[in-house]
Amino acid sequence: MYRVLTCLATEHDWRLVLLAGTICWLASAVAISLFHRARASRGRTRAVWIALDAAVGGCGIWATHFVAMLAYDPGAGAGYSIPVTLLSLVFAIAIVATGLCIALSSSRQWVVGLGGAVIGGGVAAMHYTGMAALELPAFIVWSHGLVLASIVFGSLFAAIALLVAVRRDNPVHTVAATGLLTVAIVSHHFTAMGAVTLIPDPTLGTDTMSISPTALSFLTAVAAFAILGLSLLAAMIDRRAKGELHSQKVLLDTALDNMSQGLCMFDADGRILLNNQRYAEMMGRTGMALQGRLLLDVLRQQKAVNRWDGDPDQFVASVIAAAKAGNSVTRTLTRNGRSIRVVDQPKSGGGWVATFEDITEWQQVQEQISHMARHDALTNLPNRILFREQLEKALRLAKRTDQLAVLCLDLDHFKDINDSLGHPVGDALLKQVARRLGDCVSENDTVARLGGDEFAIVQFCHDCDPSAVASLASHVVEQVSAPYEIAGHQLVIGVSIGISLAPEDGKNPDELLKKADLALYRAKEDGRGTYRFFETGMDARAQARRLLELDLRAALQRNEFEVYYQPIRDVAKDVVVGFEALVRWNHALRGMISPANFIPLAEETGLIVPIGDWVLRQACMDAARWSRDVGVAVNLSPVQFKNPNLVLTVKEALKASGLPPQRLELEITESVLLQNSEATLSVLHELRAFGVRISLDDFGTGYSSLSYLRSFPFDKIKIDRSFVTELATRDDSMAIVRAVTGLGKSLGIVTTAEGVETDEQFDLLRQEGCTQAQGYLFSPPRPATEVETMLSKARAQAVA
Ligand SMILES: Nc1nc2c(ncn2[C@@H]2O[C@H](COP(=O)(O)O[C@H]3[C@@H](O)[C@H](n4cnc5c(=O)[nH]c(N)nc54)O[C@@H]3COP(=O)(O)O)[C@@H](O)[C@H]2O)c(=O)[nH]1
Repeated sequence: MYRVLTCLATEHDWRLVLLAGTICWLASAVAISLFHRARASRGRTRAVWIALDAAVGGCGIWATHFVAMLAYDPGAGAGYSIPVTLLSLVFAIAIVATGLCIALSSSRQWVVGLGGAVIGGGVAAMHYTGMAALELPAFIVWSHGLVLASIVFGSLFAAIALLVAVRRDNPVHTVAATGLLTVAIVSHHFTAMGAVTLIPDPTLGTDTMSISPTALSFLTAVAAFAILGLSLLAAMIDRRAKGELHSQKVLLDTALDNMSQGLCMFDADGRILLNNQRYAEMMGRTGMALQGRLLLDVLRQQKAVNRWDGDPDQFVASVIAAAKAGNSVTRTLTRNGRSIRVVDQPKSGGGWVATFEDITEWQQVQEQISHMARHDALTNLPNRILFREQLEKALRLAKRTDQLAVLCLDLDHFKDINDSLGHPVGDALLKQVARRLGDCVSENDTVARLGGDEFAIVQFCHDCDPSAVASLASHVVEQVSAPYEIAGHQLVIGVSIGISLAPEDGKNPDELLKKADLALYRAKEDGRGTYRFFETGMDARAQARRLLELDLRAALQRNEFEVYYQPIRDVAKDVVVGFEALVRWNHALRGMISPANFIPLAEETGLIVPIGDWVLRQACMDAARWSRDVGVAVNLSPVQFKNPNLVLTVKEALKASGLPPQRLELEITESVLLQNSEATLSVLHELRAFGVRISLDDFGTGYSSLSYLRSFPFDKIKIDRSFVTELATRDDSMAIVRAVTGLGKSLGIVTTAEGVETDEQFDLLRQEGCTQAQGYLFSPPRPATEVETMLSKARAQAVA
């Protein structure tokens, strides 16, 4: 150290030392500033900044060295080898460039430090090459310790200079880094000069390729100008870059201020680097200084005025830790009644970017969608999905002593109301039913609409017996069946209920729903408007029903259907005027199956359409072979009226058989008129206009609305068997038969009494003026082959 200080004090001109130091400071300042620019840019722009930085740094080191050498007085006429002097400049620039590239290749500290150390190495390489260029009548003896110390000083300070520079691009760090780089160069130089001891040797001197100190002064001046020129160039490039940066900043500010999201950028310490107005608004931080402040201080300030209710230290520590660990964090918070989703995204180089999105409306829409997916839109009751979820939940929560009952409900003949009065009335009815069901259950129970006219209830019963379920079911039947007043219509609708119980009937929703469905089917079979609990045999019945359906589908192909005929007699003339065609199923294994057992199933499955068509064609073919004054009556199911080809089917059956339309009579029930009456009436009118006769079957059993008789000119009314059976025993049946026959007479419509089994019934019907009669008294339905026999028997009876 003493040697270095002595060298500096005694062997150097302090004015030139000062000049060298100034040049070194200037070059270092420019180099550090360019280093910052290079760090802030990428690709080609970075390469340009590195090249400029290396040129400035290299020239700076070189000029510092040679001005300092001018300040050094070796005591005899010295010179410098031109090639070696130039080589020292090339070394300086090349090694500085290498060091810069290393330092900028990564943000890791040890890499930056290594880059700085390489630059320090460049200073040494330049210095010792520069010293090698020195030509004196003396030779140099080096102090190896000081040589090593000079290299260590240069590399160490240069490494620290770059580490300080990368910490922050602000004036303080820039000045500190500049100072450190200056120290690196200067300390290296003077320590290295301290290592020199000149031993005079007159045999040594300058050669022709050497440059004098005067010329060197000129060269260093050129180098200094080069530094200034490069600095000027750098300043111009920087200015342009700043201009671009400014327009980019304006663009960025515009984008930030017009974003619907709030945005805030933090450094690794949680200091706010940048934020937009929306962020301040969303987080209630308008009117507060934000940029440059620590989030911790902002939160503490807010907490002090009760505008933040967490623990600021804990919160900020957790966010900083997450960013440090590279974890992206999403959380939702509530501010002024709004839901805000915050995403903290760590950024390279430390810190994080937080985005704030107001998701209040989105959440509401999500809730609405989720509500819609789980509720019925018409009644707002839970739908099948939610019902199942709640049933599953109830089953999970149920304890050993608890009982769950699943009630499946089906409105009786709802379809008729929907078809006859229209969907708006049907919808209003469903809403009222839903309301009544809601009133029937307790808050622990669930009512759901499973679809159409199907509802379900889950009754949760703690420590109770099936009688509680039965009383709920009968209460529901009673409440739902009470009259409704809808759009000026007085409506009455029944409800059938099937019940299954958990755990005895099943432990999962599928099993319980299936069994409640089977019980519902039984309730319908038993006349509707009632409830039934699931019983073990119901499963077998359902299975049998499925088999019957399969058989029914195959029966048409296997030609298992037959048409039987029952004679219809004219009461006054006592002759057979026609036959009613009644289908029979002659099953290969089960024998003759009554239509009462398969027609309802055929109607449910739609198979009645092909079966009914076949009966029609067969009856027309058979009747075409009978005497001309004998007609045939064919039953039409309401389901057949849904087939748009019905009129065509009837016409084709008549055409194919050659039967005149006047000899065909089609029997319909009132339920046909209930469904889409406009379309039905137009079909009936078309058929009647073609010559076919239309009769109203089972009169008196259904709605028996006299308006039906006005809406369509029926050719015949058939008085239901139930009235005829009790004709002799019940006054009211007699009164009904009398009223219907009277009605027929006054309207000019034929009346036919069905199910006549006794002479007494026949006599009473004759007395009342009933036009026709039909029943076992004359003959049960018989195969077509027996029609002739029935006709001749009837003629013989008439003659007798
Ligand atoms: N859509 C269609 N429906 C049809 C067809 N064939 C029959 N049916 C309907 O099936 C129900 C049962 O019919 P069925 O078992 O044939 O019973 C009929 C007669 O056998 C029975 N009847 C006739 N006279 C008497 C009697 O004196 N006593 C007594 N107990 N029963 C008697 O009545 C049934 C005829 O009823 P209706 O049709 O109302 O005139 C039945 O509803 C048939 O309509 C078909 O091809 N298509």
